[in-house]
Amino acid sequence: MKLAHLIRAALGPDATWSHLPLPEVEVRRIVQDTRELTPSDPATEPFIFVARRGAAVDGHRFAARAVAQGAVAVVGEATPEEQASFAWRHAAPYIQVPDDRAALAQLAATLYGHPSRALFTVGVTGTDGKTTTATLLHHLLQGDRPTGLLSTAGVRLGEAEGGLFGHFTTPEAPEVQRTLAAFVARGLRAAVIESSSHGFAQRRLDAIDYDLGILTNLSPEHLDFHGTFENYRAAKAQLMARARTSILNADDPNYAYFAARARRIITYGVVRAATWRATEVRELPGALEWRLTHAGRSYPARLPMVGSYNVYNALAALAAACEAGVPLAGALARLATFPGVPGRMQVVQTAPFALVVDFAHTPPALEKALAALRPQVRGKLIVVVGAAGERDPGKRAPLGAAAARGADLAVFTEEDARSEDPEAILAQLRAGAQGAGGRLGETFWLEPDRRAAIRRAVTLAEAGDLVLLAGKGHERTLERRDETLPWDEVAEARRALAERGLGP
Ligand SMILES: CC(=O)N[C@H]1[C@@H](OP(=O)(O)OP(=O)(O)OC[C@H]2O[C@@H](n3ccc(=O)[nH]c3=O)[C@H](O)[C@@H]2O)O[C@H](CO)[C@@H](O)[C@@H]1O[C@H](C)C(=O)N[C@@H](C)C(=O)N[C@H](CCC(=O)O)C(=O)O
Ligand SMILES: Nc1ncnc2c1ncn2[C@@H]1O[C@H](COP(=O)(O)OP(=O)(O)OP(=O)(O)O)[C@@H](O)[C@H]1O
Repeated sequence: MKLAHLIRAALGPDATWSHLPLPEVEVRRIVQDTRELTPSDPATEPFIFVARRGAAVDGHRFAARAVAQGAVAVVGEATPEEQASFAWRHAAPYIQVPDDRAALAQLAATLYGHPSRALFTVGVTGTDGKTTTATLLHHLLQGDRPTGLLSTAGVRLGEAEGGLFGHFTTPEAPEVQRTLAAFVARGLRAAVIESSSHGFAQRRLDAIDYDLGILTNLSPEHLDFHGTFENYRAAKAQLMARARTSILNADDPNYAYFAARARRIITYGVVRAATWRATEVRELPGALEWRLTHAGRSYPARLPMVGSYNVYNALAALAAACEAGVPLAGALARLATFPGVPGRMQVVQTAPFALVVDFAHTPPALEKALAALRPQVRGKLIVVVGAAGERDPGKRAPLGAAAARGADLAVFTEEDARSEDPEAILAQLRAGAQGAGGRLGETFWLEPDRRAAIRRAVTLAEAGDLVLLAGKGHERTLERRDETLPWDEVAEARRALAERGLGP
């Protein structure tokens, strides 16, 4: 799209630009991070650089580099006085906007032709269960029409794998829009987008036209970023305000808040009356079964997953699939063939002791994961868990407490400490565990090296025990202060098992 046309169509009269005329050039890309530029960019992909004022740094610091690498225009909030100090101001036009994040999303959506409008688009938000619900829904829709998935556990283009966006749930707007455009280009007809509270608060999800919005549940999380629970809840409620129909968990304590903001409501639940309701839930080895009540009729339902909370995820996915036009009988049949979510309750070994990899990294999720596994354990339940650096320090002690309460033995370890001191994070986990009755050296241990922690847990395990490796799930890197290691939790588990002479 031509630069002048893109700027006018995306930013409208709110944007003003410097004295330089806009060059007659075809824009191919919107960039907000110079770290993604490669030397070949200027030749192949003329781009707009959006210089965002972030929490850590002002993106204008990188504008000169962007211009040197071929940015055909720079967009940002700088005033004309500030612009006068830009050394590169004669090399590229500067477009001033009132909100850099809003501009970023609008430019990306316009450049890629508003792909969400061409897709049946479903957003999934909530504290826990987003990835599971989104992946379940993708599986149900995919049985009916080719469907894309954008989730923490990866992108899927129909049945094909489309890679991971690092540790992000919702990447920045250009990546979101580019992914949706790839769905359209590939002939997909629906999109399931895991939509995080950061994504809403930082406007990464602006310019997405949601047909349906699903809320899984809500408990305090990411308060370091949002400041208060109210802000966190309000960020998620943007989905309800925007989606044509909202699919809400009637059993969630915050149901009324979200219902008040929704445009049209469909409910699901187990305890309270709901449009999609599960009763007679039975937890079997490796599966859940229940009676589904919907529109005055009752149906048997089966999901090959453990953890009774997954009934909620399945109800939300069923409700959304049927709202999208999938016949209920077909959706129920498909539910029974769900292959699972990578790194979510993934069973690596069953005997002589079991080993499971799961992504649970919040206190409620860890509590529920341990409670879900407990009925399957004849001996001891052993957990390996850590807490990330630069994220949510308030959840560390509760995580330690949840491990001490829910498991018999715990090994606390690193989990992406980033710039923080791993020992200091371990001290917070330890304090939480001790507060919940845990005893250092008897019921829990501190092992800063994750690989060693996994080995220790595997060494502790005896026949009939179950080892849960929590927190890393599907992730492919382990972030330390000075290095980012490639990581594969399942492979690490297999290696530790092999050292004990177990496994294939
Ligand atoms: C709090 C948060 O989400 N921060 C994200 C945000 O940071 P920021 O706005 O403060 O930006 P900044 O780092 O100050 O940089 C300012 C600008 O300069 C640019 N820059 C910066 C350095 C450089 O060399 N060149 C450059 O161009 C940046 O791209 C940015 O445009 O924009 C950055 C650039 O895209 C992100 O890397 C950063 O993600 C942080 C590191 C992050 O990990 N966020 C996580 C917590 C997150 O978003 N998580 C949610 C929820 C996950 C869940 O559901 O649990 C998610 O959706 O993934
Ligand atoms: N409905 C639910 N209620 C409570 N806990 C859940 C629910 N669904 C999943 N969990 C737990 O939370 C963990 C994470 O699940 P999932 O990845 O689906 O959530 P998420 O919201 O996508 O998390 P994230 O955004 O951090 O990826 C699971 O491994 C499980 O232990």
